[in-house]
Amino acid sequence: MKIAIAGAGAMGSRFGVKLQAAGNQVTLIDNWADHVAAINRDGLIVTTDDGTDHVYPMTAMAPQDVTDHFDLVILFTKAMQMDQMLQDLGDVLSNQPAVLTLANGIGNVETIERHVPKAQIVVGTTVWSSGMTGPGHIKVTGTGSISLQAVVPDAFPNLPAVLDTLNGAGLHASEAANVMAAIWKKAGLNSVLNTYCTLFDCNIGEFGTLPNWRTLNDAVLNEFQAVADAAKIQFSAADVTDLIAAQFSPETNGGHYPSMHQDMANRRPTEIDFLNGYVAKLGAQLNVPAPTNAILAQAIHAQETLKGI
Ligand SMILES: NC(=O)C1=CN([C@@H]2O[C@H](COP(=O)(O)OP(=O)(O)OC[C@H]3O[C@@H](n4cnc5c(N)ncnc54)[C@H](OP(=O)(O)O)[C@@H]3O)[C@@H](O)[C@H]2O)C=CC1
Ligand SMILES: CC(C)(CO)C(=O)C(=O)O
Repeated sequence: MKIAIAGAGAMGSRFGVKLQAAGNQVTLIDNWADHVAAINRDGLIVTTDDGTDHVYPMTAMAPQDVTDHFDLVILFTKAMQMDQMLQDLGDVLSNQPAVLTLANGIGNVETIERHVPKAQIVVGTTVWSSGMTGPGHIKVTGTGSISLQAVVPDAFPNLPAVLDTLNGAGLHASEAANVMAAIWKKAGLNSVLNTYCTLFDCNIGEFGTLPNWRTLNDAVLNEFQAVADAAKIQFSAADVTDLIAAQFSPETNGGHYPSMHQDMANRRPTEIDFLNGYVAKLGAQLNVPAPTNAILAQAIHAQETLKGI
């Protein structure tokens, strides 16, 4: 398949390498000029769990330089960069490619729908992980999986081909029964792990060693449950808690510093308003108080302010 990865940061680069290694024609698209230049000059450098560096020759471009068309565009920007990336892609979207996003946060479908007909959109979630260590260089740990669904399943006959392509690259993808439930499940996980690991400056394994991690977890997820119930979105705080506990081991994501922690360390805006902040806001609209999520969103914004972000 001919694939563009639009937003080739930590995750886009990890996915790009795996998809290219499986025989797909992959173009990495990113606005970070130093990153694009480093990849084209030196290849993409991937440091694996054992500390070994692997170099992958890849093609990278700024969005405005792309003239090609693709079968599949994978959007892997941060939630708040997605609208700009879709504008920048312009003509790249004109041949009606499938557009897939696995970005974290609630509300991404609404953003994509402003630029792409619903019938072309596939959304989902992933617990694969990755981190940027510098331009053209990522560090990857553990393994992961993907859960996805077409926004209008009847209008998107190519889902099996997309799943085959992802699975051919070893990305462990499966179709979600209810993608909104999958997005809320992942947002619940991120609103616990990403937010607390950022505030406590720890990785996921370290969070899991805290004697009170369940208390901290439940304070966030019980509010998610109440807001989801009021919004008629399928959600199980118990299932999300199980998924969170499954991330603690080194084989999954124990050694990983969540993407929000990476953003804070790199002095870049976080996705907090698409996670705890989104649920606090929706709760306020629905008259379902979510004070823990509201204060956690405030705490992350306070940390951003102190860091000059
Ligand atoms: N990292 C992870 O482990 C996981 C991330 N996700 C989600 O995937 C999506 C993409 O995340 P992720 O790959 O982590 O995002 P990154 O922050 O690594 O990359 C996103 C974009 O940020 C810019 N950028 C990143 N680092 C720098 C830097 N140091 N200097 C300048 N620009 C930089 C680049 O674009 P530009 O220059 O245009 O700003 C890049 O395309 C998010 O929604 C995230 O929550 C989901 C699962 C795991
Ligand atoms: C890998 C994982 C699941 C950790 O919370 C993630 O989504 C992130 O880092 O943003």
